[in-house]
Amino acid sequence: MASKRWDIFCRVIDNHGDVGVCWRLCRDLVRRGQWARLWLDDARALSWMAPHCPSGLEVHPWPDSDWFPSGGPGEVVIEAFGCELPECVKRQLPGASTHWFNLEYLSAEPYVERSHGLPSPVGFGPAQGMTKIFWYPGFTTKTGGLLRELDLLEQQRRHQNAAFWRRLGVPLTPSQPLISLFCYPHAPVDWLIGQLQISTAGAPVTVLVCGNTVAPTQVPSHVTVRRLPWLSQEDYDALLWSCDLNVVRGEDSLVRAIWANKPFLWHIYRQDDGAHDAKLEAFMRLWPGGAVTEAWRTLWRGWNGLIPLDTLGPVALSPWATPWHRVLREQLLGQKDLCTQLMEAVQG
Ligand SMILES: Cc1cn([C@H]2C[C@H](O)[C@@H](COP(=O)(O)OP(=O)(O)O[C@H]3O[C@@H](C)[C@H](O)[C@@H](O)[C@H]3O)O2)c(=O)[nH]c1=O
Repeated sequence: MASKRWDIFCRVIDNHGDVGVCWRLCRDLVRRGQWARLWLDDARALSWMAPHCPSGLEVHPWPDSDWFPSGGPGEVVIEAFGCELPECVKRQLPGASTHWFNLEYLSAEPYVERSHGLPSPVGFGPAQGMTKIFWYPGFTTKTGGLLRELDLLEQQRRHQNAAFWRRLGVPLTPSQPLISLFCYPHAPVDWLIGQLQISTAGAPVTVLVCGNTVAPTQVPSHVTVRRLPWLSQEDYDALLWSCDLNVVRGEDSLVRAIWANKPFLWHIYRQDDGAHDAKLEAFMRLWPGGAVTEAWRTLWRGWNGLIPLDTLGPVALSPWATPWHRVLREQLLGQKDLCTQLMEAVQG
C-alpha cells in the first residue's frame, strides 16, 4: 500500500493503556511503511515504554488551540478513545484528511459488532462536512480486530528465554515456575499467593512484580518475590512469553497475554458504574466449554471481586497449561489484525 501520513491524538486519562495502545499502533504502522505522528498531552510513560523511536514515527506534545504544523494533518487522523481533536486540527481537516477515525476501547461485548464502522457525519463547527468513523477493536471478524504485528509469531519463535532472563537480571532456577504480576492496587494479591502454595504443593515459585503493582505482603517461604522496573513494551511482551502464568491488567496487556500463549489471569479496569462486570463475562464467553475452563471462569470472577473469595475454596492454578487460552489464541490468529484492517479501510 502507498505510504500515507497518519496523525494519532491521545489524551492520557490514567494508567498507561491509552498511550500503550497508541504507541503500539504507531509502531505497527511505521513498520508497514507508513508515516505516523503521535500527539500526546502526557508523554512521560514513553521514557520507559518506548526508549527507542523507530524512523518514520514522531512524537509531539498536544497541539495548542491555534497552532498546528504547516502542511496540516495527514491523510488519516485518529482520535483515540473519544479524545476531542484540538480546534486547530479540526479546522484543517476538510481538504487535508480523507479519513477520520475514533479508536474505541476494546471489549468483547455484543455492542462492539453493532457499533464498529458506524459513521458520524459532522453537521456543524470547523470540521463540518467531514465524517468520523467509529473503530471498535474486538475479537470477531465483524469488529476492528486486535493489534498484532505481522512478524509476531516469528519474533516469538526467535525469542530465547535464557538470554532474556540474563538481560533482565532474573536468576533462573530450572523447573521453577515464573509468574508475572501486573494488576491494580485493589487486587487480592495475598490471596493469589496463598493459592499458589496450594497449587504447587509448596514447590518453589517466583513472582515478578511489574510496574507499579503493589507487592504481596504475606509471602510464604517457597515463594520468591522480585520487583521488575517498568520495562519497554517490547521487553514486557517478551516477559509474557517467558513466564508460566501471567497476571495482566487493562486492555493492552490482555491482548499481549493472549498472544503470549500462556495461561493468564486478567485484572479488569474497574468502572464506577459496574460496567466491568459485563465486560469480563463477555470476554470469558469467548472461551471454549469444559470443566477446567469453568473453573478458570470462577477464578477470574473471584480475582476481580465479582464473587466473594471465601466461596471459592482452594483454587488449582496448576497444571499451568490449561487448553482454553490456546484455543482462543488460535481462533484470534485466524482473524485480520487491527492495523491491516485500518490500512485496508484507507486504501484507494
Ligand atoms: C508492566 C508494563 C507495562 N507496559 C505497557 C503494556 C501496556 O501497553 C501498558 C499498560 O496498559 P494496559 O495493559 O492497558 O493497563 P493500564 O491499567 O495501565 O491501562 C488502563 O488505562 C485506563 C485508562 C483504561 O481505561 C484501561 O482500560 C486500561 O487500558 O503498559 C510496559 O510497556 N512495560 C511494563 O513494564
